[in-house]
Amino acid sequence: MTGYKVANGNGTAKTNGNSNGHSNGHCNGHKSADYTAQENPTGSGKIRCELTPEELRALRVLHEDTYPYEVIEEIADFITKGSGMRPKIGIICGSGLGSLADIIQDPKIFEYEKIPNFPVSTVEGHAGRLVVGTLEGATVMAMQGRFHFYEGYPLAKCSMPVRVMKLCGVEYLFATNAAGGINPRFAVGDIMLMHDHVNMLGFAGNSPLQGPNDPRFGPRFPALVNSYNKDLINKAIEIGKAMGIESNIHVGVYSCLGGPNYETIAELKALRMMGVDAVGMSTVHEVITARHCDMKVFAFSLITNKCATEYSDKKDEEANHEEVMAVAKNRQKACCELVSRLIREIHLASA
Ligand SMILES: O=P(O)(O)O[C@@H]1C[C@H](O)[C@@H](CO)O1
Ligand code: HPA
Repeated sequence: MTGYKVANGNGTAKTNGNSNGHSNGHCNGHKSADYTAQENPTGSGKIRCELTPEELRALRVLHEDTYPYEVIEEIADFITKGSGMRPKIGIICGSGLGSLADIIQDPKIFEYEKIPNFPVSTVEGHAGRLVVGTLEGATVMAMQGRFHFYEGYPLAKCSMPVRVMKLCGVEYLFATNAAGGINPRFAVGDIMLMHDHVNMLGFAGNSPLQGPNDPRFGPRFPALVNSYNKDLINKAIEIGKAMGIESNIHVGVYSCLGGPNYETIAELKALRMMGVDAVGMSTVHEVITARHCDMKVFAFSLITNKCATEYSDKKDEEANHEEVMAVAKNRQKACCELVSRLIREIHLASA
């Protein structure tokens, strides 16, 4: 292999409800009143559902699934003109890792709600802003809030911002996530540099590339071997050493499930048998979209919880989002430093 250690069994190396307008009454994370169901005054006996204009817009954005090249181009123009920049590096902040965007200098901030045709974030720990600016001398754009399949968005929509990044000029995608550690060697707070993935949603017939292919983005049948840039992995390992956290850095395989429920013990055992080291609910479709349009990819998982692979009645072994957020907050400094230093190296190498 290639110089870096791959993890193995002996390893080293405001929730505001659902987004689909269903029963709990919230719509797309907007801070709006619950749906008000009323008897239709016409006396037809049908229930009427009153939505605010904001909720109606959010529903439309949720169900608008096609993003032709020209629409992506319009969004990219809005961002490059609005920021006066053509960023070279795109960052997607994982759950609780929004601080990766807070360290951007001279930030121009775009609320997702104000970007034409952009979805909105509905998950706690995903602020819903695009931040454009500079970091370590490089021009960057960061998504402070990503879109997940379980929010009700189709995969192509979850990863649509990656294509926006591409048309803004981005060459490198940095994707980060919070994940459960399945490899028994991983501890909470460790960082796993992704060197491959198992696309469980793909096994089930879902892909962000489904539907007509626009060759202006990439080929109909993209190859995904070597999706994760080896030079960047090796540089990140070196940076980890320089930071004195080499024992907390691993290289491994991530798998994305649909969520929002966490996994059963049987599922976790199966994933482990398949060679998966960390499990989450994102990133894979973003990476597929980035590789399709030939971006260089660096991705890591912050291990926010250890996944139990044996049956137990202990409540404290169950994954929960509060713990995920708390661990991410605790480790944000190390994650920010790793990302900044790597971006600095990319910038210096290209200067
Ligand atoms: O956006 P990421 O993948 O970092 O978020 C993970 C997966 C779920 O959204 C959430 C579960 O706690 O954290
Ligand atoms: N499973 C899935 N997604 C996650 C986990 C997990 O254990 N932790 C953080 N995101």
